[in-house]
Amino acid sequence: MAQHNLEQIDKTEYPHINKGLDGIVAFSTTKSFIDGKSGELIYSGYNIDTLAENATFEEVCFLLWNDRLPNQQELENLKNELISQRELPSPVLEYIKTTSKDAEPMAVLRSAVSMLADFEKPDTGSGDEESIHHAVSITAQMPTIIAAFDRVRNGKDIIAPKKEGSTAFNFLYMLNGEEPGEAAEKTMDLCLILHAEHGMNASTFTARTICATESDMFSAITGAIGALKGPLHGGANTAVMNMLLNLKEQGEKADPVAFTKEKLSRREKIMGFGHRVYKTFDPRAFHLRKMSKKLSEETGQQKLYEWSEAMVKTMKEEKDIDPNVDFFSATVYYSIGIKPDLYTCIFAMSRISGWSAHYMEQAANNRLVRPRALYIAEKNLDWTPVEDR
Ligand SMILES: CC(=O)SCCNC(=O)CCNC(=O)[C@H](O)C(C)(C)COP(=O)(O)OP(=O)(O)OC[C@H]1O[C@@H](n2cnc3c(N)ncnc32)[C@H](O)[C@@H]1OP(=O)(O)O
Ligand SMILES: O=C([O-])CC(=O)C(=O)O
Repeated sequence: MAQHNLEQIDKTEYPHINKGLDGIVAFSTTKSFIDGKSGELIYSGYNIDTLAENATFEEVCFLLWNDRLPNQQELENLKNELISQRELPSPVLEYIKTTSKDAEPMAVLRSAVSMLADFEKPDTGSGDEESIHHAVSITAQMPTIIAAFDRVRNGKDIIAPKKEGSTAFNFLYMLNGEEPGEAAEKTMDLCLILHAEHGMNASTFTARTICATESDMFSAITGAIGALKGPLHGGANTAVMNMLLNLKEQGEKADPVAFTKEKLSRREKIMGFGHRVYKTFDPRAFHLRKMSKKLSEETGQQKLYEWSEAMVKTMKEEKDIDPNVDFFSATVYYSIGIKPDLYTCIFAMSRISGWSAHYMEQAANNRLVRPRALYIAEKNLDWTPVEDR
């Protein structure tokens, strides 16, 4: 068996070995800063708490794409541009209508975003005018894809996007077929703000790596969606909700503390906890926790919130591990009636802003991303003819 334990390799001979690139800096960025010890998150100069309190998702998009806040006119222009790009090309709609109703929503989103490239002039990774146009159009079209697929798989008619309203408002309208109230729109908008950007996470790294080969933005975003889908990254929010719903099925017998301890004793991971960079409470989780508490009270789902808190306490006591962004977002989405397997799509619908911002930043200051792998097998073996093996 080959030796895969990189921790035991002689560091004097290979000084840069680091499994999972932990702590390695490969890019510089103006998009976000994370202090994993104190739990601080900044998007292009603004603390996440300031943005959560004051911004809209559209302002955050402008901020990430331009490294400054928009003035009134610029914000209106961006909102109008997003509204005007919401419709999907008819072959993409056709694909959504005809694909398997059992497909994973993230897989459909990934394929549909990839298809969008066929109807656009290719950008070349040079970060030109075409790139910002693509950033806007993909941001505008992702909510339409997600809502359309959810309606189709439930046997409902697709609702065309509105020619007004925010991204959050229009998404909930297309999903449910009725205009959301102010509170639901605000909740969705805040979730979009909180998920927009997070440094060199696995999906953004994927997007930058694809950009660095001078490939186009659609390829980079398609790859990023694939990376986000996994349960160790954005897919954790769906896994969290499934875990809480499993507990709910146990009725009176449900015991979140025993459940957590049992999983830990089997050395299994608890989804929605732990982070490569944060070694404390994820600052986004504070906002989501507050929303989760309020919404679960309003919707009579207090048990889900109480179980979540019991798990947070148990994880802290047993492992000293805190919740990440995916933990409380699950109950927030559940409380506003969204199906668990759409949660990661909503994450993507927000993170497109950060992915595209990083794409343009990489394109403007590019170098091919090409790390090394340590070869740990034998060399120059003698050839054995096939009949002798
Ligand atoms: C938006 C996002 O992507 S946020 C992250 C979403 N992902 C999840 O919630 C999935 C659950 N969490 C995890 O798997 C991890 O914490 C990750 C992938 C997020 C970070 O992983 P890494 O930085 O590689 O940490 P790693 O997996 O090595 O964990 C370090 C130690 O903490 C433990 N640990 C980390 N997270 C968890 C968890 N959620 N549950 C139980 N134990 C955990 C590991 O078992 C390991 O313990 P050990 O040293 O005794 O073996
Ligand atoms: O930064 C990470 O590794 C994961 C994360 O929290 C995110 O992408 O929002």
